[in-house]
Amino acid sequence: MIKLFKRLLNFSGKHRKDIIVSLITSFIKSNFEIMSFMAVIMLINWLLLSVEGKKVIDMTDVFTIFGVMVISIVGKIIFSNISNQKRVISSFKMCQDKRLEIGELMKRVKMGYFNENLLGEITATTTTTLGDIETISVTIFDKVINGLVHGAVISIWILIYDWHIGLITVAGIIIAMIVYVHIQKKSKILSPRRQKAQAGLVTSILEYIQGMGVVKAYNLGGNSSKGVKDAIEESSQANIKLESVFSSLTALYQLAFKIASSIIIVVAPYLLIDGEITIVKCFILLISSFIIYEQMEIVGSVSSLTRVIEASLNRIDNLSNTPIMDGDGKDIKLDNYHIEIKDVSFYYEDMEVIKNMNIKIPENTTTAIVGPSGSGKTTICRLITRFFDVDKGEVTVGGHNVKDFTCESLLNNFSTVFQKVYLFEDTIFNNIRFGKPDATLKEVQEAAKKACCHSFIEALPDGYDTYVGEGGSSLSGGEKQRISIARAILKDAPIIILDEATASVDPENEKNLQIAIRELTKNKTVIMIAHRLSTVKHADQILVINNGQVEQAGKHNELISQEGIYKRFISAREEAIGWQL
Ligand SMILES: Nc1ncnc2c1ncn2[C@@H]1O[C@H](COP(=O)(O)OP(=O)(O)OP(=O)(O)O)[C@@H](O)[C@H]1O
Repeated sequence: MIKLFKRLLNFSGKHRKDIIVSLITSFIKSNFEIMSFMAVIMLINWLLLSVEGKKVIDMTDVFTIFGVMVISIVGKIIFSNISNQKRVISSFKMCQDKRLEIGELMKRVKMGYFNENLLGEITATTTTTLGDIETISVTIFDKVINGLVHGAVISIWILIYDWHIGLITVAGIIIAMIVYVHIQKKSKILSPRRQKAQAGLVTSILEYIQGMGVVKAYNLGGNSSKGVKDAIEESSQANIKLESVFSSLTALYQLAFKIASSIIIVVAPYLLIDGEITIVKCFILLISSFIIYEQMEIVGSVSSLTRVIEASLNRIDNLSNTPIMDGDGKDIKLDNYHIEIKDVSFYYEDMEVIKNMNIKIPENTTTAIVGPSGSGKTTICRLITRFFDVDKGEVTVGGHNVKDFTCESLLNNFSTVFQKVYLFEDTIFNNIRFGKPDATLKEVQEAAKKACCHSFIEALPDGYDTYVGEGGSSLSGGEKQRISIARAILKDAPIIILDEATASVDPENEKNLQIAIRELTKNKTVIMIAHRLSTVKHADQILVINNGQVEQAGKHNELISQEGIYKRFISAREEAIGWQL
């Protein structure tokens, strides 16, 4: 428990102080609560003494009791308020910091990680798992620490007050503690299962929604939802198992206290009859028997949740400890933009996709990469931008190995326009400004004009403030593509990568796109996965990739005059199926 508390404090980072203040003020609040209990006992004591004729209750006594009650209530309200505020602020702030930290981390892990680890796992950890920490962690520790401290204090007090009853109280606590340890052990097994089931549920629902288009097109309603149904079933089973085990164990835990309280109710009058205790003591002990375990009973009812916190922290640690690519990276400023791929081999898992490849891309030139589908064209671009690390050889940009850069300082040199454009669920203005976060409206509009999208944006009801749906679903393919080019123009990076940027666009959009691309690539080092003869023809060098190797390299005129794959392709391109030209 102490170890777990330390972990939570470490997790809370700079909000640790607020958590400690919240717990201390909550403890003070409970002591104010006990004060009113003490005042009632004091009153009963005086009443009994007055019945026996040993004390006369006067106004001073009444005001004393009243004063104690008022202090108790005011103190409780003040400290409860401070504690709640500190708890809420620290819980939400620490989880907010963690989410941002994980977001930053994800930018620096290798892309392969997102293949190996399901998207749902990351989503569940940053939403539900961190949500658990946010809502229950500090409250649980508050209740457990308060309950245990009160249990110890009250046991000592009763032992001093009357050792017979003290022993019964302690025996009740010991039995309950044995059950408590058992609850903790069970929880250690069941909590991770529940969280795993939750992550599985998020994964299947995400997959189901993302694949909805295919489901509808092929009318696969029944089959496709099987995965979701299984995940819902597993999640519900995991929750039912957890709850059923804990409700019976918690009942057992509380039973120990109830039995101990009942024994006190029997033993106190017996001691009175035996002359061992006075009637005042007997009354006080009878009243105490109903409230001494109150705080400790709460400890039991929330104890299973401490393991939920532990399992949540483990999950978050797993995600936070994902190895980053650029731990030793430096902030490198380049004085040239030559790119070189030297003796590079690369595998996706066991499949060798790039085989001992050598490429030189001089700065301020245009390189077109062509080749059959699956030959490795996109992978070459991914290795240059270090989305993945090579398995053999090295990739250099401006004479520096890409592994020597921080991810940020490397990617500052690149603007990539993907075939599949992703726009964020935000305004068009912010989507373009993503390329340069401090850009003004004027700069954004200039970039949009160059990318041939200014006029269609202006025609939208809210112009640049128009919201686009997640992934840009409310715009056509060509419109999204031009917005992404405006974004790249605004970034103004020295190296441009165009990954089949105009592959899926109609002729009307094609013309505008070509103008936009011409603007984007002016005076830049350009690498394009090309699919149009018109663009390939003018490239400074064409690399023909086949089966992970450079089969031919040169200008269009050179390659067309050689016997080889390029010439064969050009002459037969009408029939060529699967070629990206
Ligand atoms: N993330 C990945 N994990 C595993 N295999 C992959 C991954 N990405 C690509 N591949 C495989 O690597 C090979 C090369 O893929 P790549 O995308 O580089 O080819 P490409 O020439 O760009 O193809 P296309 O023209 O169809 O886009 C293919 O066989 C592909 O199936």
